[in-house]
Amino acid sequence: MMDALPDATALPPGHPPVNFGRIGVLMVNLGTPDATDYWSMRRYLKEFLSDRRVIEVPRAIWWPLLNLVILTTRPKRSGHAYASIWNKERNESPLRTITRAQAEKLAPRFAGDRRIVVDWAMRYGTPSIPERLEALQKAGCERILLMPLYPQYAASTTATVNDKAFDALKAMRWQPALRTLPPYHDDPVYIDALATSITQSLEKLDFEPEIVLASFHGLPKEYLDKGDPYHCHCHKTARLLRKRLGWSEDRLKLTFQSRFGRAEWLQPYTDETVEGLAKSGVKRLAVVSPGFAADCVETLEEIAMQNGEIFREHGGEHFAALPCLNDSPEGMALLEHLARRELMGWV
Ligand SMILES: C=CC1=C(C)c2cc3[nH]c(cc4nc(cc5[nH]c(cc1n2)c(C)c5CCC(=O)O)C(CCC(=O)O)=C4C)c(C)c3C=C
Ligand SMILES: [Fe+2]
Ligand SMILES: [Fe+2]
Repeated sequence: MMDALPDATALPPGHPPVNFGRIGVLMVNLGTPDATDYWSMRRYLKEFLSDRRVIEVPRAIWWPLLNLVILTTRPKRSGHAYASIWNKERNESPLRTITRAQAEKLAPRFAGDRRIVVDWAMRYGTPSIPERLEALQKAGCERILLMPLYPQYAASTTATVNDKAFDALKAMRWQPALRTLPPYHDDPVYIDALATSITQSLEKLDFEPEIVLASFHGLPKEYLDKGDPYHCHCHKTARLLRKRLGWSEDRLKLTFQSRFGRAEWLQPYTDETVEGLAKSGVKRLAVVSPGFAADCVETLEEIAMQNGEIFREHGGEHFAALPCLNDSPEGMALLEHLARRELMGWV
């Protein structure tokens, strides 16, 4: 299924042969386990948490901690979280389903240019970046646009996708040319897409939230101190979004979710904010996740389920997790815009 790339160079009968190199567009998201059982989860988490771009703790300390402690307990806990949101029909995680759908919907937007082949991969798990780069090359792609689907740059996300791709190229005698998509946290098309999506989602609710949280994935605070721009990118996105929606800082609050381990992460924390708001008498709350190109365990389980529960437990009444851009018309228009912009000069 994954191996067969569409033959973009197939010409109508009778058409003279055309000799042109193809151009691959490879969309990449974070990754996902193949199943929710202990060993599948362990394999996925081991690959993820062994990445030095993700965990910067010295190996001598991290290695025993990961192998003796984290990988004995975390697979079971995370497996439960994934099981609660699993796409049973396709037997895969929602992130994989949505990423595939995004690629399938992006391809026809380039149908006018027979050179372009759209594909997708995951940084951790399958389909892997080296596998899809090789498939694109075999399909005749001499140029490849790599699209890490992270609006805000972090070394733990954007850079590790790029590293993985360049590592794969290192082993090739005849490399394709590679371009990478830069962060798009302040792109007006992205901000517009978010604003439209949020407005439409709020219209569908049967309540009007007093406050909307813009919850971004967290990062150890130390990474900010070392110079990672992620924190600034999140703040800029939130500021532009407020401006576009005409909302105040009190109406759209920025928070960071998905803490891992005991060290300090970027603040304010989403779960503590949700609890605090409920305790202070807020009854209607919505959460949007602008940093996620697709819904995943972090939005569907951690936000929609866990944080919804926290809110209600502490006195809140109405809670909604708004969908990510996913393969919505605005989401797809954004992906097309980003790809076209980066392909300039190649097409
Ligand atoms: C432990 C360190 C982690 C860092 C640093 C980190 C950064 C980071 N992650 C995302 C986006 C996603 N993370 C997802 C899942 C996930 N993240 C971590 C840990 C770190 N992330 C773990 C252990 C997991 C697995 C789930 C769990 O056990 O809690 C996902 C969802 C994947 C899915 O299949 O649904 C996304 C997306 C960003 C953007 C980021 C840095 C900014
Ligand atoms: Fe993460
Ligand atoms: Fe999480």
